[in-house]
Amino acid sequence: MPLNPPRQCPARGPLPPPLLPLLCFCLSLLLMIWATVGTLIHGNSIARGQPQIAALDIALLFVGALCSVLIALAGWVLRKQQTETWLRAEHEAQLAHLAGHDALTGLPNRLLLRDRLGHDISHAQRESRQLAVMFIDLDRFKTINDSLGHAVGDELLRVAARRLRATLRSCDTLARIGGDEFVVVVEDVDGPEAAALVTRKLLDALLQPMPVLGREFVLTASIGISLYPHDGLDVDQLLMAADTAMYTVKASGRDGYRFYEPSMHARALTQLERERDLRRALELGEFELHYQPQVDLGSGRLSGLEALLRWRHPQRGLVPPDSFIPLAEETGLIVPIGAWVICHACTQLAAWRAAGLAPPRVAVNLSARQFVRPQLVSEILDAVGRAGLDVSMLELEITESALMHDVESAIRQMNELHDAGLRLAIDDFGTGYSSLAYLQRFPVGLLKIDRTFIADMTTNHANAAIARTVVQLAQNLGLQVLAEGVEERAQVQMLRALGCHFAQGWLFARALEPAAVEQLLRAERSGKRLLTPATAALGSSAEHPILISGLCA
Ligand SMILES: Nc1nc2c(ncn2[C@@H]2O[C@H](COP(=O)(O)O[C@H]3[C@@H](O)[C@H](n4cnc5c(=O)[nH]c(N)nc54)O[C@@H]3COP(=O)(O)O)[C@@H](O)[C@H]2O)c(=O)[nH]1
Repeated sequence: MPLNPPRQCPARGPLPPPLLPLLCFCLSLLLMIWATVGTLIHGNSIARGQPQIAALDIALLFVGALCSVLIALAGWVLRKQQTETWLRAEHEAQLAHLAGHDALTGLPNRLLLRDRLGHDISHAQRESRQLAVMFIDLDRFKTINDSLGHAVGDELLRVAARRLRATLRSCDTLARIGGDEFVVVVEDVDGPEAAALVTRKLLDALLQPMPVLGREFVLTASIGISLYPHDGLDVDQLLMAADTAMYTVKASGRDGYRFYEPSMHARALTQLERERDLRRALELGEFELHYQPQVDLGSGRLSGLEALLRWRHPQRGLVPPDSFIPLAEETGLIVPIGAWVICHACTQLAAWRAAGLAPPRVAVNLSARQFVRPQLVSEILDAVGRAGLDVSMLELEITESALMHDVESAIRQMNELHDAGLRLAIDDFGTGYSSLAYLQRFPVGLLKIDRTFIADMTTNHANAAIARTVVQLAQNLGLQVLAEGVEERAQVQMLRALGCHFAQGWLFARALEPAAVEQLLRAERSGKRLLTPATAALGSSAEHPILISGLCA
């Protein structure tokens, strides 16, 4: 089936057969034959001594030859004109096609979609029928495009377009209206059930593995659906309703579909406002970094600091990252925000050193979208260089799930970072289903056991077993291991018995403001061992670290 089946007969056809020029050619041929025959007759007339007839023959011969040349010339001119007219029409048709179609996939573009949807609405109105508009956004396509390059991204879009097109009837419209955004218009649907059925087929079509340039991909998508006349009466209303519904699917975890509901509109507006707020926060410098201490379980000394982002909102106060990082990821703002985090952590480290303190290594979290950028290594080296630091002062935490998205590319990127001298840690280890074979190939120095396994490890045998296995695994692979979310002394004792190297958690300290870290560093310098009360408020520096001896003997 063609990718974009025409809904009407094509306006142009092949170059018409050259009937008139052919006629001219035949005529001139006949005249030539006549002239040749005339030459023979002329020869005979002279031979028979009939000079008058011979003069007439010569005149006729001359007229015949002249006519044949003129007619052949006319035929040639006619054909030339015909070809030029045809080429012009062909060129105009091509331009008209280009204006209404997407060059990459050959599908109708936004312009043609609007035109067709307008016609479909008029038709549905006349026939008192319903129609469905589906707004499709491929999930995490930008990550694939950024990490694997545009050639892979383009080919993947072409394959996805073919898959979607093959799922639809020829009278349905499939348009590509943006990078990874497609719109489907299904005429004459009987209601939501029928629209849902088509949508599920579209999602299934994308789920089948797609071989692209030597790799295999499985795509998921977020699809919003609006119905005529229920959700809108014109092109704009229907497209906006489907877009809003799609946005809701994205916000609630992607990979699925939703029908438009009027309440979504208000939510979408709120979301837009939050996005604007987030952009403004970056411009106005409303972000700050707090630092959570990491403790060496052997010596009880401070071994590292994890930089954790906070948003000091003018109205909402201190906003924790869980309430804005997902939006930052979705909108791509995580890239400039993440770059700010790296620069700011470096500047802070340099400031502590300039104050005569000896800060330990600082770990920063990298989002999946930051991690796949080819410029990452040079940007980090720039930031470290500008702050006059040694690159080994920085550790990068990457979640296990971000690494598993495309393992081979992840290994390449990790090798580059590692070769540049950066230490790498796998965050939330145990939640991302890494294969052990891969783990061996990751040039990481540290595994961070996810806090869900630590939370009840003293009472839950399964979680205790997981923690024990991860510690042993790390030891066998020559890696260091850190337990996240340590809140109880009993956990510390158990972790130390297992041989876990480091721990981090509210038992020791919450994420501290830089001033509180400074105090901590001064205390460290005097050789004290540190734990803090578990009651400190988020980011509060009001409660200072206190010293508890005996736990980390
Ligand atoms: N891409 C980036 N992600 C970031 C950045 N800064 C933070 N984050 C991620 O946001 C998530 C939530 O972080 P936060 O609210 O700061 O929570 C951290 C700790 O406060 C919390 N924690 C630490 N100890 C305990 C504990 O004992 N109990 C408990 N319930 N929570 C505890 O864990 C979070 C740190 O987790 P992790 O990063 O996995 O080590 C979080 O996913 C951050 O990664 C950023 O700059 N960029």
